[in-house]
Amino acid sequence: MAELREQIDFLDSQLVELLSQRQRYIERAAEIKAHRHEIRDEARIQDVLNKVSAAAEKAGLKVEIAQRVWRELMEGSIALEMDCYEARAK
Ligand SMILES: C=C(O[C@@H]1C=C(C(=O)O)C=C[C@H]1O)C(=O)O
Repeated sequence: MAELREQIDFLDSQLVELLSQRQRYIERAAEIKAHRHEIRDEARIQDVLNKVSAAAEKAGLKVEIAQRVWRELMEGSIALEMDCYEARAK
């Protein structure tokens, strides 16, 4: 069990690294968007969910888990973009 948990912890640290890189791109997207209404793009959200669902299915990850994680991730990203936008507007 201890060895298994070490492997889980290692994967978690890699996921944190990848999510940190993703966040850098989100911050760049926030800089590019000129208007508040551009921050939440429903078509892009659906596009991401479709791509992630297909990738999850192919990789043997439960699609429902992937969709829940990405929905939450994108809500967090949108909140971050909103913070960046507000900070820039000051
Ligand atoms: C990064 C973007 O902004 C938001 C965040 C998204 C994400 O976390 O992938 C997707 C759609 C957007 O509402 C984008 O428009 O691409």
